Amino acid sequence: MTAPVSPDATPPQPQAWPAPAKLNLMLRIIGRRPDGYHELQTVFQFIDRCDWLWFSVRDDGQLRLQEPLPGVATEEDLTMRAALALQQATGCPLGVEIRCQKHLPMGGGLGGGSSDAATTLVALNHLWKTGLDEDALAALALPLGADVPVFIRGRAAWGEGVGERLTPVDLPEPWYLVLSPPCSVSTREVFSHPELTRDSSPATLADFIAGASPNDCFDVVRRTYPPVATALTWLDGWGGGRLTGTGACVFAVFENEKLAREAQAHCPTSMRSFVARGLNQSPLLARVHQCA
Ligand SMILES: C[C@](O)(CO)[C@H](O)COP(=O)(O)OP(=O)(O)OC[C@H]1O[C@@H](n2ccc(N)nc2=O)[C@H](O)[C@@H]1O
Ligand SMILES: Nc1ncnc2c1ncn2[C@@H]1O[C@H](COP(=O)(O)OP(=O)(O)OP(=O)(O)O)[C@@H](O)[C@H]1O
Repeated sequence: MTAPVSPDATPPQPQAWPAPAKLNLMLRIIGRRPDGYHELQTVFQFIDRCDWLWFSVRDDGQLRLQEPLPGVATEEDLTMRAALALQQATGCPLGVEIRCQKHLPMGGGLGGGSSDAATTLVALNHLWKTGLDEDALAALALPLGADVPVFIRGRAAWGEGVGERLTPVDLPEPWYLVLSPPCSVSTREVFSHPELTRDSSPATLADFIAGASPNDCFDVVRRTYPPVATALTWLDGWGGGRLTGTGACVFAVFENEKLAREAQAHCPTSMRSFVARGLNQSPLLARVHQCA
């Protein structure tokens, strides 16, 4: 299934590289590893809402970031960490100046930082001609964050392990109304919450397809973050809201764009929202194919 390109997936300039958001359409936590990371089962789908990145190769090997993000030290920015990881893994003598235009809320559960990192790895592997294949890029991606590999692979997926064991899936590509409550959720805090459900019984992709779409972070996040609770209560009037990842963003599913936009028109003005199309193939893959 291929969705038509919507305005949000259209590059602001031809040289721009997309870093799309993901939604976790379900999320079960089935255990905890000795290193503290949680064993998950999740379904990832991309949406056509993107950050946009520009890369300008430098001959002097330096890594630079234009316009650092508020509250994120340059060396901690996931684009910088991704560029350094690729440089160190390949011994590439080239550097880069990166510009990142953020559209995805930080701490929103949309995987924005992870997607920025993946786009940096994929784009620089092309621009620096470092020649890593997809598996090698995914291996470099995982230490940057559990969500980074799915953005490298670029296909909607059933995810297991910490989210790195990925099986591509072909899902319906509905429209989503995504609400972005005015708060940022720390993934680490949610995963360390004493009341988090950590012992769900393993499910199957068939369970999800049959309609089971729980998120084991839902109760803890709704209780801990009142703006998320407000957004979920509002979505109750529109068929019910779901949490992506550890939040803060919540979403509802619609058959078509018109219905999603109708619901959005009723959304309280205090709540930021956007309408997006589900995508089984990341716009990053299309961008890579353009270069081939
Ligand atoms: C919640 C999800 O977004 C679902 O897709 C991801 O599992 C989170 O992925 P992410 O933000 O890339 O996570 P990371 O940057 O690797 O980890 C942030 C923090 O979340 C916790 N963490 C993350 C993933 C995981 N499977 N178990 C965890 O316990 C760890 O305490 C870690 O310190
Ligand atoms: N390029 C970046 N964009 C966004 N956040 C970044 C970036 N680099 C580092 N970060 C840090 O990562 C944190 C998480 O950002 P992100 O937007 O990916 O959250 P998220 O959508 O909740 O992620 P996830 O769903 O993967 O948990 C931010 O609060 C910020 O401190």
